[in-house]
Amino acid sequence: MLQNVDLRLFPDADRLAAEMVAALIGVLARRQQSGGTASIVCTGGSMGKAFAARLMELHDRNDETFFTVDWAAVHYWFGDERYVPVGDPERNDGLLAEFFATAKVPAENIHRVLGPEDSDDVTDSAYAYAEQLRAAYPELTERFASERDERTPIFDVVMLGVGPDGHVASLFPGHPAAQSTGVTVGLSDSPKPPPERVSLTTEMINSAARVWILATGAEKAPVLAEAFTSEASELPVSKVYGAEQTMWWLDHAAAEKLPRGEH
Ligand SMILES: O=C(O)[C@H](O)[C@@H](O)[C@H](O)[C@H](O)COP(=O)(O)O
Repeated sequence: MLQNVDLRLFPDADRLAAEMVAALIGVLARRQQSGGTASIVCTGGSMGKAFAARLMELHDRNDETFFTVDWAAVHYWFGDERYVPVGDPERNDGLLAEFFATAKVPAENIHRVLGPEDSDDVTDSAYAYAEQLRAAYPELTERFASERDERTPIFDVVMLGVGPDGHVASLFPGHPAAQSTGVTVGLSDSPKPPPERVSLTTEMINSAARVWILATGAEKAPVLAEAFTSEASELPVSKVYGAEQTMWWLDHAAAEKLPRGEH
């Protein structure tokens, strides 16, 4: 059984995205009000899309709470990226393109993974992303040698979608990348297309203050139940947690196989 996971359940993806963004706004606003630099890790997939859509909706309707965050001052990282050129519709960072332009986020706050046009290969791109992270967080160089409890969290929130096989970011069950240590990993044989990808490692994800797992749909229910109930689970989704909070945001369909009492 996964320990210390907070579970939030919603009737559908729209409701889930709305509540998740409301919670994110609270975290980021508090961080900025206390004089800190807010940083988040964004996901691809359907939840990345729902996240971007909700941000645009709040912006367009002039939502009061939305403007409690200085979105242009937030730093945006990506849990994984497909190794295709920037601007390709397959890219995860493209999901937020409209939002970045609307919120006037400066390019230096959008921490993109280099595409093939700017790197030799996927390994080179993964290395460059790790360098970008180390430049932003010099403590990363020492970090993985120290005790977890002594560490200051790196990201405020990491958002992660989940695949029906239990993958998060581009860490797939049984794939060596899922066991990778250090900051980032490059893959050239991802089971989910496109095959070339760059991902944060489990260890890097787990350096966040909060890890938020986002999943909707019945096809995710079996792996979520396995991750939630089995101590022996090797699924990547069961290996990620935040230093301060691990929150699973699910719709009822994704939660339908969790033990009774949880939903
Ligand atoms: O590059 C990607 O595709 C993702 O970052 C990936 O990890 C995604 O979040 C999951 O596969 C869930 O995707 P869905 O929500 O679309 O099922």
